[in-house]
Amino acid sequence: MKILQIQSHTNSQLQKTFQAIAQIDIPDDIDFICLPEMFACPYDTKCFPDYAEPFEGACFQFMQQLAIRHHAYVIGGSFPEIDHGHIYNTAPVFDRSGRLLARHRKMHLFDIQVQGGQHFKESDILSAGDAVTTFPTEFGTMGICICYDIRFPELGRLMALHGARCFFVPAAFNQTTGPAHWELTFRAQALFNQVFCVATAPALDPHASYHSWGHSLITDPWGRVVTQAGTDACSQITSIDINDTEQVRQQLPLLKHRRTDLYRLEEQHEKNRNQTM
Ligand SMILES: O=C(O)CCC(=O)C(=O)O
Repeated sequence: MKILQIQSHTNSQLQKTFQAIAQIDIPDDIDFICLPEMFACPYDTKCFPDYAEPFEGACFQFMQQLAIRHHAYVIGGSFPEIDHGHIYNTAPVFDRSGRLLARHRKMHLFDIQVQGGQHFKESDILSAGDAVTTFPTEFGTMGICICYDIRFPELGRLMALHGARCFFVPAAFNQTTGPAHWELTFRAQALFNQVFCVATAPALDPHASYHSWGHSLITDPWGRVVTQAGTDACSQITSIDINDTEQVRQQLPLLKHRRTDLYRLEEQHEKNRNQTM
């Protein structure tokens, strides 16, 4: 399974961001094209209302065309989605024919205040999604969540229990939390759930108000880093063998060894699950 991660810059003009991505030379045999969190909107709460668009707006259409043109799955690329007056941080997933497979709305809003470091309050502007998202592909079931969502072990475990073999995560850690937690968090989720994690981030723009950590990476079911970028704009291609998931699970059956007679993870409602659109 061949994955292309696009660690792009966000231009203040939507069309310029689209053009820069469209100019990337994408080989014919790519299976998944992954874009960063808020890939076409500066990561700044003040910008979210200005860039917000209905679900099937310009960002949706751009990603759908990318899927059709390259005959590849496209993992959004989140954008500010407006729906009934609420703004969500939303990522769509398309199959190789451009059909919508899933829509994930970020469930955990990023409200943090690190002393001497990063401050951010998404909840000033954004509403939270309420569903765990998995989707079917020819390589098996996959999961998707957005950035801060990956910090919650319960969500990772739920995606794994719903059959996900790989977690795709458009993300944008920063210069405070990135060096401390980026690699650790994705290695931990991969290790505990015995899955691949594919995290795709925006490139660092020193002139932006939010300084992305970049470092788009892939971790494997053994908890290793398979590939990791720096902070500059780049596109990174990685081949993984998705069957490693089962290999590792057979040798070290962590999911089977859970003591569900003693403890259990409960999902509140069936409706809180985006399995496929
Ligand atoms: O969890 C982090 O450190 C960064 C989270 C973030 O930037 C986000 O959720 O957008």
